[in-house]
Amino acid sequence: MADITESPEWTALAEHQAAIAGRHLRELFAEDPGRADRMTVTAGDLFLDYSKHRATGETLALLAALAERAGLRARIDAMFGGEHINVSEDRAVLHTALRLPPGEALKVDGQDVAGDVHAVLDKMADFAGRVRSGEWTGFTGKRITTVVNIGIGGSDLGPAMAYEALHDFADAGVSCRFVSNIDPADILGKLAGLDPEQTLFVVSSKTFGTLETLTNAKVARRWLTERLGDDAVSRHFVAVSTNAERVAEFGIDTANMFGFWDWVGGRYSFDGAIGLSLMIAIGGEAFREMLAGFREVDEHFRSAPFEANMPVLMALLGVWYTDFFGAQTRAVLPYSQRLSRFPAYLQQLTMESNGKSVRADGAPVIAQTGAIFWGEPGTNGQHAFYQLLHQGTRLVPADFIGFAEPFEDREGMHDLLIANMLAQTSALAFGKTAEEIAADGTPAAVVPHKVMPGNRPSSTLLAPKLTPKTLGSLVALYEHIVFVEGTIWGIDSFDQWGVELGKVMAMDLAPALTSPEPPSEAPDPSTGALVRRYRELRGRRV
Ligand SMILES: O=P(O)(O)OC[C@H]1O[C@H](O)[C@H](O)[C@@H](O)[C@@H]1O
Repeated sequence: MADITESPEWTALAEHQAAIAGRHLRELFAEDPGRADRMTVTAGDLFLDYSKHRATGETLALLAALAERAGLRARIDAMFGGEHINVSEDRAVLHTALRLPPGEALKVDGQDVAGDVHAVLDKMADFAGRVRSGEWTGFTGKRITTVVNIGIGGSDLGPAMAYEALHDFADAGVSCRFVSNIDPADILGKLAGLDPEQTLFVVSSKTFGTLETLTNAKVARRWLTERLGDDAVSRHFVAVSTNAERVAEFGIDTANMFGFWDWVGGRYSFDGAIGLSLMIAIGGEAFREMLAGFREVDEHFRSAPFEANMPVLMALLGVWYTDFFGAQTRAVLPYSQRLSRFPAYLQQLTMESNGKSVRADGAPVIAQTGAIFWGEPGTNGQHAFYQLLHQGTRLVPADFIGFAEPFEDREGMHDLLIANMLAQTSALAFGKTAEEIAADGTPAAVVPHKVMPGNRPSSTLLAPKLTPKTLGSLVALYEHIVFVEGTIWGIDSFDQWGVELGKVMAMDLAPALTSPEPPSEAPDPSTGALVRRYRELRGRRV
């Protein structure tokens, strides 16, 4: 298979970049003020302004041609149709089936995917309803007031992010906590102050073989049984997994297990059973509204022409900066405190998916792949790292995300929040010239320090309000951005082999830290020396 970088479309983009790189957004807007209205797109409740990008109509046409060259249209159909596009694991990639509308059929590999999805959703809604109403009680008959989700990676970041985003919608007196790290400080901190009689643990793990999750679940089980006895486990532990055998081995009744399938990647899973803790907090109805939000963007993604397709446009602009401008990172800047975990969630979604250096066919990639995603909610970031965004030497394309309506407001704070967001996008794009700064009366020696170069690109996403539905749309948007970028680069965005070696090595290394005998072997001299230092610090023989 020829590499995408060898295509005429790639060459055309490289030539176009050389022609446009020296042009300032000030010029692009001066020549074409209409771009502010034209370079926008709507998908469901999401509105995107992409006019502040270093791109013209020609850029977008060339990028769309690149998408055609990469076979994007056929790849979209292949994903939605359940083809095994996760080639290294020989699996379908069907997270979009988790939000199929009721009544729509989908059979894949002889399996009634749609039926299975709705059966699990119904079981979740039934269970969530019973916990919320108080019908499902703890062992001593008291109602559940706290759900502790124990999981890591995709079994944590999605529900944790979404709970943080939507906890204003938690209307049944049940709150959630999330435990993930193998650091004992995590679970001990989260258990502190909890009443075991009113606590429900949701052990979430696709494989049910993950060290962190199983260890934390054991600690939680001991915490519970020491207080309420062994018989309490079945009322206080439920599981979310694809692996019933291991769930049973752990001692959780599989009647209280909520399933999913190997065709849902961990980082694409919180709109299914992995979202159980969220569903208990916000209720089945709100959860289904979230699914409707996902679905709206799915439908838009499937049907809109590339030039009016929000995920496609955002992905292509990502490729534009990564591969043609050498940008290494992408900032995600939600002007919403409730989205404080969104950048962390996106880090797994984007970087575990597209942080690859071989193509799906095993050949090395030639293009640069996945950008480093990072961010903090505005306005906090403004008082920390925006200095570099405005005046640093690096190009950092940014996604700004804001909502028109707050859940609650005080003293006009929300308008100030959004004024800050809009001011930042404008300052980044248009900057302030030396002449303008001098005209303000700035001493000549200080002028260069105050120059704001501008020409720093950003997208602005605006939605009416952060609701279950808009959150679903936002997540689906980024899921599809990842997919489109992975398609252009020709990589498998759905495996994550790079995380395996470290896990195996940690287990090999653990005995060297703990054994009563001095350790004999280490994987390398540096690590061996660190093992000895650690043992010394712990008072163990070296
Ligand atoms: O859900 P689990 O099977 O416990 O997996 C949890 C996480 O661990 C793995 O190491 C992967 O890198 C993640 O993609 C996954 O989400």
